[in-house]
Amino acid sequence: MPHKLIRMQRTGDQTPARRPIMLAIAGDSAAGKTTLTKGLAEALGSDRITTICVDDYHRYDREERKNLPFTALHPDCNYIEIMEQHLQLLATGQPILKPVYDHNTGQLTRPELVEPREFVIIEGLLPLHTKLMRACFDITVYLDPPEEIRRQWKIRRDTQKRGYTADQVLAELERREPESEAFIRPQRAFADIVVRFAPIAGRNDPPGTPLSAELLLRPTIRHPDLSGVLADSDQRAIHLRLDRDENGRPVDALHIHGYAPREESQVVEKAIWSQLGVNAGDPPATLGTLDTGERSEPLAITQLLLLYHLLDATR
Ligand SMILES: Nc1ncnc2c1ncn2[C@@H]1O[C@H](COP(=O)(O)OP(=O)(O)OP(=O)(O)O)[C@@H](O)[C@H]1O
Ligand SMILES: O=C(CO)[C@H](O)[C@H](O)COP(=O)(O)O
Repeated sequence: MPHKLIRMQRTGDQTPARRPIMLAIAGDSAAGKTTLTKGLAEALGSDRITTICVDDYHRYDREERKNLPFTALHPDCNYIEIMEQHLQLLATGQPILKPVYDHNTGQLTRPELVEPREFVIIEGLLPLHTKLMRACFDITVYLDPPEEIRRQWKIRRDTQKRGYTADQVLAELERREPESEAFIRPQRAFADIVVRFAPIAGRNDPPGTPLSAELLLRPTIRHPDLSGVLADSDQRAIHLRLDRDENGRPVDALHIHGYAPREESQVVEKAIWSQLGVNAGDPPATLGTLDTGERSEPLAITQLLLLYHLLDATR
């Protein structure tokens, strides 16, 4: 039962170094994992946080993958056992020699030494794939945008930054679909928080309205008491609703509205930031930043809630 062993090791006295707080951010390609991670890393500062993208554990480079009967989403296309070993080492405060995959060239390059800092974020396609991996995390997140939105994000990102044509991206998405269903989406069930950036159904907001966010706050971890924040806001920016999870169980769903006036969302951001007790003043301006240069208040509020969890886990 290796997953039990890692739990024992993390809670026992033998842990050689102070263990970091481990956050997993899982989801399909272009689901927004890097975007979410970047804001957290900037808010905490590079001296406090280590971030790793598990695309680095691809077993084959881009050229080799062209001739394989499976895609980068398949566990057989990734060094899953090495990922498990490395997660255990990081979770117990030890350094790793991490492989490196270069998205610019599609090649595997020289490995790099990574030391876990106070917080470690592991983001990627399969960080919650096995029981042993899941046992390494304090907080687990799954990004679950509607497929149509993820498709738009992937086409834009892969054509602008990874050298693909739109037709190549569409063909690859189709090829990946069965593996997405088999290996990526099942991880949703293991997340403490499921995040969905999407327009609010039935509202017909004008084009350009920032996406809203819905966060399922599962009772698998202790969530912040938002009663003060909710009471202070007039509920246009944010509200909590009792919903049903995929297994039919009741679950809290936090709705963060992209259509709310920016000033109202920022009242909520300030209230959550002041609850964190890290710093006087305003929340870091980098929260909510998209790579298009636009700002998303629902993204900023989501990042603040994850910051709450990271800091709370240290207490
Ligand atoms: N919350 C959001 N609101 C609007 N656009 C977003 C959001 N999150 C991500 N995007 C857009 O989607 C694109 C893909 O996001 P990102 O690179 O963060 O995905 P990813 O999950 O890290 O992808 P991959 O696993 O393929 O590296 C980005 O170019 C970004 O502009
Ligand atoms: O799903 C992905 C996660 O980023 C990538 O497509 C995968 O990592 C392979 O990279 P590339 O498409 O650059 O060859």
